[in-house]
Amino acid sequence: MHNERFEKYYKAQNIVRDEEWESFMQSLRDPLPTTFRVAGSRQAARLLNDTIEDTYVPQLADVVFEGEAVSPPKQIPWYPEGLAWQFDVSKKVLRKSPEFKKFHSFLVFETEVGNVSRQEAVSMLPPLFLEVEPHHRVMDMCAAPGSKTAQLLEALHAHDTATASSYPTGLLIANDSDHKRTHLLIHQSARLPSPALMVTNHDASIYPAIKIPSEQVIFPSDTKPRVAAKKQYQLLFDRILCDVPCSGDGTIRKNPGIWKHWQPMDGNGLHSLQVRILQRAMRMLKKGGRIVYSTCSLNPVENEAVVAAALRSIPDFELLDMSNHLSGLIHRPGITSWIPTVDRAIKTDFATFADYLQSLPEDKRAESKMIESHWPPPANEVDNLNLTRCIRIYPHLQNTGGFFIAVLQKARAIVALQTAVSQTSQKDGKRHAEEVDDLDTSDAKKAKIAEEQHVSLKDDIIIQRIGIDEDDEVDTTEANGPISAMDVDQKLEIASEVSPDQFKQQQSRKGKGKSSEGGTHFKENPYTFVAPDDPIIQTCISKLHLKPDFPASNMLVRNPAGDPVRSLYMTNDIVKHIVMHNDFARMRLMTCGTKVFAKQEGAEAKREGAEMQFRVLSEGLPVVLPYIDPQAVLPADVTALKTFMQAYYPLCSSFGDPFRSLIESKAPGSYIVRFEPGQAAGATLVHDLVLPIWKSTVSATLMLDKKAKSALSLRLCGEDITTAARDAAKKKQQEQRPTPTETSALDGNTETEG
Ligand SMILES: C[S@@+](CC[C@H](N)C(=O)[O-])C[C@H]1O[C@@H](n2cnc3c(N)ncnc32)[C@H](O)[C@@H]1O
Repeated sequence: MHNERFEKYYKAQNIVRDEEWESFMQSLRDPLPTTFRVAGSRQAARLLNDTIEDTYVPQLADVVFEGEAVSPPKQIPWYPEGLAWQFDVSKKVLRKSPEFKKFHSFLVFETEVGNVSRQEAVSMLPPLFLEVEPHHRVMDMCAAPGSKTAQLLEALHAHDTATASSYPTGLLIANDSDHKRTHLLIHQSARLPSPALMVTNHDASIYPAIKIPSEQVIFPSDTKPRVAAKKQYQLLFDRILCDVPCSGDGTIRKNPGIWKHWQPMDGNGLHSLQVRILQRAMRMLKKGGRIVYSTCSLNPVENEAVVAAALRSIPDFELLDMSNHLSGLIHRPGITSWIPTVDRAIKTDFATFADYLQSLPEDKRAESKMIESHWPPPANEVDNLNLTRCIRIYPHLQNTGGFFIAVLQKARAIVALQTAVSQTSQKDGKRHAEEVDDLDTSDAKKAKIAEEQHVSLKDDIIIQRIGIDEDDEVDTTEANGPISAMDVDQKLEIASEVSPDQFKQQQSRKGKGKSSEGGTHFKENPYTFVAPDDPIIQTCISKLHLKPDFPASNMLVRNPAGDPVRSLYMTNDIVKHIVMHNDFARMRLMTCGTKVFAKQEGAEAKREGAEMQFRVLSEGLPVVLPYIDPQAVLPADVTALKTFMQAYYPLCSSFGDPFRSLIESKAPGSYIVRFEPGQAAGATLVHDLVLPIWKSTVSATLMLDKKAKSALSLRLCGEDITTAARDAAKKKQQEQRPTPTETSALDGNTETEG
């Protein structure tokens, strides 16, 4: 764990004080403690966190292993509500100490089902600095594998309850340029199903502008038509995370291979892409919006140099001082001077880019891979940039990885409200969201705006009045080709509701395999919104007892024909509007919304003459639950839950009354059961649990996958009582039992018995 160039380079950058150097270097060689975060919506997360605090931590408090006391998990001091934990025990302890072994298997199962996220402590920071609220439009530019995306989704879903999801008016677009990694992203975010999520696959530095004509933007009268036409339909974001690709030397404790291969030119090489990604984010941000730029690199060329270059190139942004944002977080300020190396041998002799160029023969200057922004800005600009407001995290400060965060805010515009505009918007009788972008609003007003925004979207049009500077840069990164200026009536026409048939036509036109950027063919299925009066939707509504406010027009399917043949996805209004008004292949949309219903495929469903039936998926249930008539939810107790877990298909007659009579009285189909808190032999349920079941003629089954059942069993009973666990134990026993040949060999009898 030594690398001379690493030490020479970082000593030259003065990233830590001389007296801290040794402890900084030593901490880089120490293994990283295990850290995890209790994930999921706030209420559910708090309940699971209580189990850790009240059950596991006391059990782990006095563990002595091979004569030495082992410390129990501790809460990470700066993480809100104590939902993040750290523990420092060897693999041997985890395997051999019965108490830690049990805790470990609890963590493994809860991680599998998405209630726990094994995440480096510092990687949990950027979303906390972004402060996402449920009405925000959020973009995660480099999102895979998605640990921060999950945190952003949780923030959008801050109003979820333990059993039911909220229906946020906001949006999260999670993007990654690596097609394979977007699948990791989809898998990870499926753990918190959200109608507000979209996953895209683009190079973030050229992320296309997204059209959203359902939101008519009204500009001040003196805005140039060219500017208004371009800005008219572009979706702008309230919050953007740029967790950019980086050299990653802050993760050296977790990835000791970095010691061998580290070299500073990696950082130099990434700098330009990092600047371009940040600049693209700045152009997609609303006024008053916020960007978090982060890396897990210690290198100023990937950090302060990138922030400085971006701030110098685009006006109206400033770094926010967030140094006191998280109490308990120890960090150091950003640095204002550094000296890039111009070669692998750490040649840091050039104080400025000009000095460096001078040193090169004239015919070599144009070929230089070094650029001006690798160097610090000129002294007269440094103070204005406030680079010391950046946040540096070093491993020796709180036993973490190394990390860098900068929080940028776009200035708010002073908006002169146009009387004419307000009169028009009052006259037309619709409710309009006001100044969503630009006005500094109180929390109460923000909540009202969010509510109104929701209502307005339902009305299918929002009017925003935004202040725009004449010389505001025009975003020419169009997703769908240039938009020409048109009069308000035309715009309103575009914005108005498209009929279900038109949807289908539009979508199938879009679906006809256009080639996507970079020449690669984008092969995803098209997205088709199903008409709310489609017989399948109507059957779901009646059979699943959905209430009249169920957003039936927000259901989409993904197959070339656009028919509800297998799965139905639900989106919120803004996702629907984006899908409707953008070419999904050009937008490289990998997925959106959340799967809520699936066609029942069992043998019974295939019987001739059987009616087509859809069931609520367990992952979609929290989203659908608020729309299910409470009268249709079957009540049950913990004993019934245990019966469901102990067999795959328990007979209806194996349940105790009153659940037995209730379930026996039901026709085959999909039902939702609410298990009330309570106790039964060895099992304690501390809060309501709502789960989907499928009732067949004589049996009923819990529609949860094996791992989710096991995790639930561990939470409920402290042990895995599921059929899958019993089967696995039996199989293990059989594998351990000597085969007849082995028995014979052990007996000293080499002949196999006939
Ligand atoms: C540091 S990782 C992101 C980690 C992620 N935010 C998380 O918390 O799980 C950087 C990601 O950027 C992606 N990436 C690299 N170049 C990119 C580009 N030009 N545009 C978008 N994503 C890019 C990589 O595929 C990688 O997944």
